[in-house]
Amino acid sequence: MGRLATAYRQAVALHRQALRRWEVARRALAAAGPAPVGSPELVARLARLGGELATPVPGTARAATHPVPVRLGEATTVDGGFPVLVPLGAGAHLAIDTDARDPRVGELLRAVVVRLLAAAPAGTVRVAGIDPAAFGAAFLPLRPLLDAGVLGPAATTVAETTALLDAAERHARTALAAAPEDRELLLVVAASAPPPRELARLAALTHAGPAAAVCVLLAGHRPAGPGEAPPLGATTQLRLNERYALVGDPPGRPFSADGSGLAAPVLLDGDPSHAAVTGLARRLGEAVRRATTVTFADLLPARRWAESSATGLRTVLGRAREQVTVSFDDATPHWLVGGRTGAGKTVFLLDVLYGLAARYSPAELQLFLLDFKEGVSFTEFVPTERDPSWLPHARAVGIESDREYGVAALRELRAELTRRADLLKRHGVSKLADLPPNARPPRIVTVVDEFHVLFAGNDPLARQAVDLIEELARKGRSYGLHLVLASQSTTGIEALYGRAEAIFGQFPLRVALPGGGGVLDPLNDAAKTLTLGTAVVNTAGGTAGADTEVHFPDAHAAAAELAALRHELFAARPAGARPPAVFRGYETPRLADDPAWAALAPGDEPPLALVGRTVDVAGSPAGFRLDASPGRHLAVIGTATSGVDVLRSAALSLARQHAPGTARFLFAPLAPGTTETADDLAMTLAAAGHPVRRLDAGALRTHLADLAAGSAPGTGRTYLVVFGMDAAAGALAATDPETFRSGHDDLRAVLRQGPAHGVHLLGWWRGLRRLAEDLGGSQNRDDVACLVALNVPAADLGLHLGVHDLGYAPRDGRALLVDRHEHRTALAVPFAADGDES
Ligand SMILES: Nc1ncnc2c1ncn2[C@@H]1O[C@H](COP(=O)(O)OP(=O)(O)OP(=O)(O)O)[C@@H](O)[C@H]1O
Repeated sequence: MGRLATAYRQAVALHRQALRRWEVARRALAAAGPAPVGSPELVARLARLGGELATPVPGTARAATHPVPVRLGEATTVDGGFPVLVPLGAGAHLAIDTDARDPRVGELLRAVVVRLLAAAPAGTVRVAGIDPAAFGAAFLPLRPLLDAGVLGPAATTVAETTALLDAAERHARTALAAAPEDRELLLVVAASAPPPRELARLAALTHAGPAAAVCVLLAGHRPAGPGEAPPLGATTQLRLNERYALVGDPPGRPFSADGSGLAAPVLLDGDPSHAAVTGLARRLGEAVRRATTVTFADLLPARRWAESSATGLRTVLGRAREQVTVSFDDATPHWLVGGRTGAGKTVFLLDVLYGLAARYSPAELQLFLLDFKEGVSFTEFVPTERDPSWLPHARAVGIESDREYGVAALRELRAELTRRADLLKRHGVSKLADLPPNARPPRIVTVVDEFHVLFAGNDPLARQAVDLIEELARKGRSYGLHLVLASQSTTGIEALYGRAEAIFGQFPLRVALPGGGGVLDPLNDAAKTLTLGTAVVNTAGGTAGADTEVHFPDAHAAAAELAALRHELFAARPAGARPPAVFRGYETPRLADDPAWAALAPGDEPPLALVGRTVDVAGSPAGFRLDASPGRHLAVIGTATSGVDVLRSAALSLARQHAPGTARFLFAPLAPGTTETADDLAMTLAAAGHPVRRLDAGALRTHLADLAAGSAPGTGRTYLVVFGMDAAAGALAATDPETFRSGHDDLRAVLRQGPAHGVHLLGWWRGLRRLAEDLGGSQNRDDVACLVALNVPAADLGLHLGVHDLGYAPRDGRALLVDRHEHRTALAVPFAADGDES
């Protein structure tokens, strides 16, 4: 910074010097009066002065803040010639009455462009060309500057010209809001006049003043009569005749006393040499590359985990002219990120996450990472077979998450909010930053990638998500909970039940990647021209004028560096650090691999029928406790054949909680294709020492009658496992000619009284209606209190349960668990069969 400030001060001093010389020259010319300059001494003096002025020290003139003298050509008098200079740069413009189809004009424009670029420090002038008349031909000799990135492609159509003017106006707004030393000059060169509307916009730029940091060179402008062309501000006018140019009075520094301009005809300068153009392009190109190339290493701090998160979190994102830092603090507690698919959203998030993780220890920062798209955005932060390390800051990671998982994670965060509110109250403070350091919990950054998925669908889940996000966004600032919502689509932002304003008003930091202008204000089109690897960072809720265009590095290209950093942070993790809770939406869990299965042991009371993992942050066991209350039975419902696996997991897990001989299992494989599973199960359990029996429909009927009569043999439990209860309907409907009881009567008796005697039914019904019939109507629905709904429409299930707004979308690999006694509903991932449990 010190060197920069010194360089800047030197540049300013040189500039002032140049201005003083300029003033001397101007006075000398003015003193010469309107008549051709007569005195040979004066000509000599002017020539000397002009010579000095025409060669300002290259790379020092701050044309972005003040006009600088630029040579146009040589004035001719009877006594000789002298160089003619006019002020050009911020707020000082040039107009020529002829367009660049006259070769002299093209040559002059190119000469001026090259001189201004050469005079100013590298990287402080950008050039934009307009040439509708000759399709950009005027700019062809400047091609090396295009390649160097200082000259944009020429606008030749109305649409291109409009886009260019949009960008120029945006540039002017940004410059007006920026500090003078941060301004860049935009040199707009029209080699021929655009159509009237665009011409008027161009003319307006000449009235914007030096702080807008725009300089217009406009050829083909004929201010002949009123209404012909819009009047220009602060412009030196040139008129061409057969041989010479007549130079009007430069703004603020007239040649003449009466407005007639320079009283000597001027021979305009010709094209700059090709060598001069290529040399300049090389120098500027290198400077542009130096200024904008940013590597992953640039984002990292010199020392790991050296920063405190007391007042906020900061990280380097990339660079504009200087390094760009972004924060989670009181001013920008939450971020909204937009970008079309492939725009670098994942890369941007990785840059931020690694930057933060390198600066703050896990005691200062924790991460919740939720991804709702098909992809692997956050996989590198969790242990895998190939790389068992993890990012020690990561607490919960959801990959290809279900919406239910998202809502569960947001609930977890809300619980954290409540805990922190209590903590703050106990310490009598209102902000995390005011807590004593030893009591201060880490800040939590929650990244939700493709967050619009959470809000998709006008359903209870979407409403819960909106409520939670709103609450977290509103209160998170004081409690150190920060949100980053990223999306490729702004439609999610609109579908917020009219609360978008209330919610996104809490997200002052907006990051627009290419195609992500939707996160900015509708009047802010700063993201329109972004290219891959750049983003607009706006700290004022997307309002125009608060934009910084940032270059950020491609984290994907630095995979080895990322892995090295991750391993370094992993190695430094605190003792006892636990890996993050991971939810992988695409994964099918297996009973034999599950920690909950491993933890089951004989004697567990009441025994747990384990069927899968709940879709929540901890991946907690999904199942039902089968105690002695009436109705503690399990119904699996739906035609999906995974119903067989659910029963199997339930039976296996129950068996694991009984010592041999304390539970018997009766298997009735009634649905087609279930015999093999039932036989396998029977063999497995028999091998473990449990009494087992195979039943057909008739035997089931008889056993139900026995069980209803309370004649269960001995002590211990009886589990009646029926694969296809609906297939027993015929057998159950028949009435016993002696007792006049039907199988249904016995079934219902067992459902009510069985649990008290240790008898539980685990049944798979392929349809909800059959279950209702077996129960004797939905008024008896509590007789089977534990349900696992597979592919059952939510509306039918809601009707059966008498629950409004169930919010369940049946899909493969998911089941809704309902415990009517505990008033519990949860989405679960059922275990898949793997045959390893024995
Ligand atoms: N700063 C950058 N510089 C150069 N290339 C980049 C940069 N950022 C991203 N890219 C490249 O762009 C491509 C897309 O990036 P990324 O995967 O981050 O996009 P995305 O927006 O997450 O896409 P999607 O939403 O489809 O997953 C990658 O090939 C990546 O290497």
